[in-house]
Amino acid sequence: MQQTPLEEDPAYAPGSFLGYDTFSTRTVVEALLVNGKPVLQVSKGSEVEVFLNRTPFYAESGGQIGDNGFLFISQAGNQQTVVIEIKDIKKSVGNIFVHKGTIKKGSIEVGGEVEAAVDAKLRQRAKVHHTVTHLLQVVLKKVIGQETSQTGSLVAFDRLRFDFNFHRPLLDNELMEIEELINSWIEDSTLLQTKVMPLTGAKKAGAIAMFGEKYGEQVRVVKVPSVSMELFGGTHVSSTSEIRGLKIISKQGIASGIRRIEAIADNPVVVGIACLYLADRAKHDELAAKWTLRFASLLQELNCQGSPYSLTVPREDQHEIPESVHRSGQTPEAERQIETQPSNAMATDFKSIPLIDISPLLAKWDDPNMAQDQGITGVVKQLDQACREAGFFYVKGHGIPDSIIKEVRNVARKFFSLPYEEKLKIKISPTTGYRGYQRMGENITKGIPDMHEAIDCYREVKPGMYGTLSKPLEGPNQWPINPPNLKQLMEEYISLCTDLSRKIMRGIALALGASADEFEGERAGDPFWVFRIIGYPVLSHANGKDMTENDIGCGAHTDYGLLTLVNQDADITALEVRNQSGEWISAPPVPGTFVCNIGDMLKILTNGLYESTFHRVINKSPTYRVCVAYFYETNFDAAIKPLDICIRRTGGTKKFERAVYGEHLVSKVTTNFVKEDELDS
Ligand SMILES: N=C(N)NCCCC[C@H](N)C(=O)O
Ligand SMILES: O=C(O)CCC(=O)C(=O)O
Ligand SMILES: [Fe+2]
Repeated sequence: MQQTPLEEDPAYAPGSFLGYDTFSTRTVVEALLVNGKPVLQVSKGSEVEVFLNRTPFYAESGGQIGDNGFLFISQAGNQQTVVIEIKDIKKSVGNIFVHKGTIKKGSIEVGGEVEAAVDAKLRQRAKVHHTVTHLLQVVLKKVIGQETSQTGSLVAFDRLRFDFNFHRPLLDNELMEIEELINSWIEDSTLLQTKVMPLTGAKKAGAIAMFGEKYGEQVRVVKVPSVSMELFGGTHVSSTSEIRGLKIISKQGIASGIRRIEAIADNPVVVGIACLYLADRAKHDELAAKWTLRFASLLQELNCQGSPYSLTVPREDQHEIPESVHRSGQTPEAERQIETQPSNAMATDFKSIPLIDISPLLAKWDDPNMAQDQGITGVVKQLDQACREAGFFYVKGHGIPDSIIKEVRNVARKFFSLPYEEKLKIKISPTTGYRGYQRMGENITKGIPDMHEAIDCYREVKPGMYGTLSKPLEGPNQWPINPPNLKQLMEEYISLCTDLSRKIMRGIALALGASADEFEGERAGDPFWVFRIIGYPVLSHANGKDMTENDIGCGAHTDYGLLTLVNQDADITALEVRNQSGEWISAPPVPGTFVCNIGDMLKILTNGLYESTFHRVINKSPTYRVCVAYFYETNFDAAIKPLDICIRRTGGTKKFERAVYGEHLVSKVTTNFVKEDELDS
């Protein structure tokens, strides 16, 4: 086994570092220094060193730069009355974290409570560069020989530096091989396994101490399965896909026998250059195609983000708190606001959507001892992580035959290709219980017409079934006569989806720490469902450049119920999911999978532990796209409120008021369409 440096884990240093799982926290100012002298209060304009009783900030160590971020105090309405910009975190004597910053607004005092919030975007880049230094250590040994090893490193937001001993400069083909190997691991989206273990155990397993620092009793080790058995500490990405790509930007000798390389990761522009370079020098066509494709998808990513990717940290004069700074511990007033308007505060800045093989769950979904089953526990862990971090995941091993999934899309495509008059025979309206065909632009999201056509279906609602509440949705589904097998196929498909969703929800119940049937009975024992067959036209602005809001297939929205199963067209990337810093992350089709996402009811039930993530659809491809979305919901008349177990898991405070699912659905459905008179024109 190869040996790798083991860094000290700040989680076990005094000063309570919370930053592995938490990016923001309320905390208390324990001491303040100005020009090295203790003071009780500091106001606007001063440079200050702040000591806190606990902190989410990572302090410079093991070569990784300290976090940037803010300390602040908010008032009602989320107005900041005090803002301190933190640019440097050091560890002082006794491992105490010193937060160095400038007071941009207001004043702070010793004993006062502040919110400490890390700039998650910058932390992400540091994390990525940190993981890359460890991958470099492994790769260098592979490419130039076991005798080389790391002599130092610097992990910054914009780049990394890696020093190692070797007797001669690296050759071009060696540099390329290094980039090739690391970029391939990134492509593989390998999940890193993090484990806390005793220092002695870690050393036995092959980790060695390096930077001459002291270690706690317990250390945190990370392993990249199948890539290496390396063990390492510090903050790291959870999947190699977060690195997105690597480009070495310089090499030099810095002392006799010591060489240095510098590299950049996680920046689409730089990664694009790396891909072109690799494609150009690829040994065979297949490899060249792989890197060319990767380059194409990066270009697409840059186009849709619309924001220039900056390599620099925030400007000197910037003192607004950027969106990428986490602010979880809101004032009670701000918290109340979250209840009324959907928050977009995802737990993380995920860069890709995890894929989960749920076959172990399906094999034993009603086994009374399922919670103890190893296979199921593995799935449940992945579900929990995916729901907390992204609110989106792919499932494979779901048991629905691929032939049915494909046929459903083919039949949908056939329907949309019929003449407009034919489709209008099952026209949607308030008098059809909002069931049936809607033309392009008839569905609206946040006031803007969506560029899709669709057939909407709902579980049957008999007259008076839920009193006046369900009245707007009463009526039979409107199935087209053409294609003739559509109705039967879709009804069969809906029943498979209902069955599958119920089983996934049992896994999610376990993930929450509840019993597997938490979502049965009054909550979702008699689940309502919504079903949409959707078609997205080809954009008029085919170059995707002069896009207007009229080119959005479906505007940013959250789904309404518990769990959505999306069966999307092959080969077209159009669905995008919004992460915590507001970036749109593509959810490309993965053959044989469903894309699953969390709806508003599950967000309420979990007290926000799982987010109903915003997503949108933009079909920039030159072909018509179909999508068949199945929505698994609670009972129609279920009153939904946060589960006690979830309130405990989210800090003890209830964040959402009770909501009745049927009311939520009806309020959405009745406002989702352009008005009747505009419609007929
Ligand atoms: N049943 C569900 N989730 N349908 C999703 C439709 C999303 C768009 C809709 N106009 C909206 O604004 O919600
Ligand atoms: O077309 C897609 O991929 C997703 C559609 C969607 O989000 C919805 O209908 O709620
Ligand atoms: Fe959706």
